Amino acid sequence: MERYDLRTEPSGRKRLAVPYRGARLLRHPMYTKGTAFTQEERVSLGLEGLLPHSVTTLEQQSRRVYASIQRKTDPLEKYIGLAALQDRNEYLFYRVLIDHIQEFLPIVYTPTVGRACQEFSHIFRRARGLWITPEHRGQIADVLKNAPFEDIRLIVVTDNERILGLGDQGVGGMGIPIGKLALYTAAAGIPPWQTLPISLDVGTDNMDLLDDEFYLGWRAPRLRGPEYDSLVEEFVQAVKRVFPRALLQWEDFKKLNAFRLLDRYRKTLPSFNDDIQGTAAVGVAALLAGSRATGIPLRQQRVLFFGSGAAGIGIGRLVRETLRGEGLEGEALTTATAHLDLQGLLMDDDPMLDPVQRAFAWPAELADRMGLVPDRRRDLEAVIRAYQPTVLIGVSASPGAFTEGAIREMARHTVRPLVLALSNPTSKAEAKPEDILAWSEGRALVATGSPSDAVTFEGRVHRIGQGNNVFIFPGVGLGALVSEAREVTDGMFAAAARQLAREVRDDDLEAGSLFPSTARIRDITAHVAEAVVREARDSGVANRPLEDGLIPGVLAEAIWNPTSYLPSDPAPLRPAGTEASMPIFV
Ligand SMILES: NC(=O)c1ccc[n+]([C@@H]2O[C@H](COP(=O)([O-])OP(=O)(O)OC[C@H]3O[C@@H](n4cnc5c(N)ncnc54)[C@H](O)[C@@H]3O)[C@@H](O)[C@H]2O)c1
Ligand SMILES: O=C(O)C[C@H](O)C(=O)O
Ligand SMILES: [Mn+2]
Repeated sequence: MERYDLRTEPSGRKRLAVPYRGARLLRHPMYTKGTAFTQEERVSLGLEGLLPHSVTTLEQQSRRVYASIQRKTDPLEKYIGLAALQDRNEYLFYRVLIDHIQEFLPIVYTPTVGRACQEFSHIFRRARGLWITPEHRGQIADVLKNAPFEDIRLIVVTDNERILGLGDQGVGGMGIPIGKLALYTAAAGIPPWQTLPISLDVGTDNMDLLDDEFYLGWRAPRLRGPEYDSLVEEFVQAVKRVFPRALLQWEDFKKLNAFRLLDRYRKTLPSFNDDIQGTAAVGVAALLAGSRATGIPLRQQRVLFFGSGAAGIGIGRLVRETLRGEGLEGEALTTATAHLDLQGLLMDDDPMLDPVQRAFAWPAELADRMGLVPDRRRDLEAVIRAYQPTVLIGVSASPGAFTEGAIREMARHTVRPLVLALSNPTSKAEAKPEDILAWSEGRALVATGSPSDAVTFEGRVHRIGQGNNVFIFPGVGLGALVSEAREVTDGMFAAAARQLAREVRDDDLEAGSLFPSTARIRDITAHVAEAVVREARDSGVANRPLEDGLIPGVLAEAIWNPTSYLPSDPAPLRPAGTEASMPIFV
């Protein structure tokens, strides 16, 4: 009780952690307890008469809300119900989300969040986070200062151009940073008042949105070129100035901007691109766990990528680094991965190659020698027949791309093919798990980016793992924050990948799943964070290097857990927990 009300400032002054009273307090999503305010609190905080008489516990509130969400049948209605709860009472929202993480993951995250982004301007109720438009040029720092909390440690920012596999969603893309940050809190225990979702609303080229009378965004074609770059530059500098301790996550930028901004800013401030680097760790974890299931050593795996964008090239880079670490080099390293995009197999005589794709293009002579002559290199089935991959990774947002012929060809030359249809949301997946299992006679180890139900094939139940960066970014972010990392390195993602692979148990693999259950996300995230803290220390980027023995305790202290309305003990990640604009000193 006392801790909820009073906090001691570093100066020694007492500061009221609840900066409001009465109706204002009751309505404030971060400070309200709703019907859980005790009779004493109701008296002392000016709440008398504002609530029905009975006092409930957080646990009772959680059960009541869960039942009301359960009553809704449409997933989008559940999303709206949970978003409204988040806007009403954040403690309760996180309690419900954590208590039912596996059930609500497909609601606050892929696939339903995709629909919420598409419908954003139609289902809009209350604004969350910050929107920055080109009209804010010159004053972005002031806009950042309007954030509802002062000590922001974690920002997820998007420019909305590649929202999942759904393309340019304009202002609606904000659903993604909001969803990612909800998972940061639910999985990694980052206190919600330290997080900030941001939309760089630079317009949209989605004509349907521009023509929609309800569209809420900056109604203009996308800003591009030097004007875009200078706006992003001002944004990054403003973040550094206003939130000097913040970690920045770039999310759902389109391919070339994704790589450019990552490279340009990764040493300017602690930052990473989730679609490139987070996804990479997911892919490598699948390979490591898959090797255990198939018995094929890592260095003998051949990985075929369908789609060579942010995710495909991101995974390719970390796979290549991992294989280099296994001693592969030269042509063996080149041919360990093969990359397809719209033009077919990436080859070095192709003038159309993106700069980032070039590193993975095979010499044309090699492709010829491998039987991938130009007219066959665009046909997935023919490529599989010639290349004989052990792993097929779909990151193309091209539904149906994994055809029956392609999967049968996979299963013809390898006993247990790994087939990862990672594109989100479900409607964009390269194939359906039940088809992959049927076409591979039940032998494939299947993963999908969005959650999939288990598949029964010839009497055997196959669990489908969710190959999603949700297993990575919360732990990387928490680890980077706790170790006060100056930079988020590729080594930290490699460490996260190895840890995630360790979290895949033998019984997961026996059930056909390349990933652990999302029900374990909180534990897994803590372990991933531990590995990241160690790696940050060992690679010399940690401002707060921690000895092994100390790490679990420091992490446990940092993790916010809404088990009751009492804020957890002061921890390295904790701010004052109060709003800058409204301090009340007593
Ligand atoms: N599961 C995860 O954790 C995860 C993480 C990141 C991205 N993704 C998903 O992966 C998909 C791609 O994301 P991205 O960031 O790489 O996008 P991107 O736009 O950067 O890359 C997609 C690439 O696929 C290529 N492509 C499209 N259709 C193709 C086809 N028919 N044949 C061959 N290539 C084709 C495009 O040309 C492009 O290069 C999205 O659906 C996204 O939701 C999943
Ligand atoms: O958002 C997700 O579910 C994963 C990934 O970041 C994506 O863009 O698809
Ligand atoms: Mn993403």
